[in-house]
Amino acid sequence: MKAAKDVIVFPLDVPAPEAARSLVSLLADDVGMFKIGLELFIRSGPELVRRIDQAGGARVFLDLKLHDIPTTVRRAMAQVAELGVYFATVHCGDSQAMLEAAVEGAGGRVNVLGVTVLTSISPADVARAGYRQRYSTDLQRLVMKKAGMARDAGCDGVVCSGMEVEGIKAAFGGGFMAVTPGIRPAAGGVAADDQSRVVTPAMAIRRGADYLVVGRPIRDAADPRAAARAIAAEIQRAWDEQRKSGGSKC
Ligand SMILES: O=c1ccn([C@@H]2O[C@H](COP(=O)(O)O)[C@@H](O)[C@H]2O)c(=O)[nH]1
Repeated sequence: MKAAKDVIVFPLDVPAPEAARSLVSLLADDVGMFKIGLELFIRSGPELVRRIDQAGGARVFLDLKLHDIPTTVRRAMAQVAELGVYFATVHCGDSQAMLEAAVEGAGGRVNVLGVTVLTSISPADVARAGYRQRYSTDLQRLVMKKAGMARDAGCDGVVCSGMEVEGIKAAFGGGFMAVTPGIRPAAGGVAADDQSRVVTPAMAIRRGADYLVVGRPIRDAADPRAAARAIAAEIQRAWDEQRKSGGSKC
């Protein structure tokens, strides 16, 4: 059976490989997956991805959010797949062909997630970017549209905020994974930082999220292990409530 810590994805959002490796040692027993993003990948490259993958039991998520013409994305995703990571990301963007190319490049060797609308983006941002008014007043619709593109292209799931998970699961089924950043625990006055569409760990679980990406609330806590354990306890309580009410998936 899945443990609550297994659904916590911790982003190694630090520039130096030494700092990344010490976070991996510190948190290996308390999270299920380590996410490597642009900052660390640009500094340390594929070699660090391989080392972290071999460091402990936790899986690796390579979050490069590819976005380019289809051929470039297909070839880049084929290289990502060589690294043996569990998840990789591509922006849903505006091109179905680009998403299909990402899936083709992955060739079933890595789970491809389409990034719908970044969790830092607010309805005002969408309006400013020139999207139709119906999307800026109802961001969920835009996320659903992008999630539909990802599903049609053959992606394994999407990255979205916890606010949109329920709709995605209802429309595309429980097997289509929803990975949710923008997680902020209610307790302890944790800042939203640059995140806009924020939910608590319990809310994300209740709405059906498969994985919760939690960075700064763990990394910047006085005791990161204790912070990760508190989040795992909150996830477990949400699962227990679901089980009691007969709605459990785990
Ligand atoms: O829509 C998205 C997609 C990816 N991210 C990434 O998740 C983490 C969130 O970190 P926090 O410190 O918990 O805010 C970060 O690595 C982002 O690049 C996202 O936030 N939103």
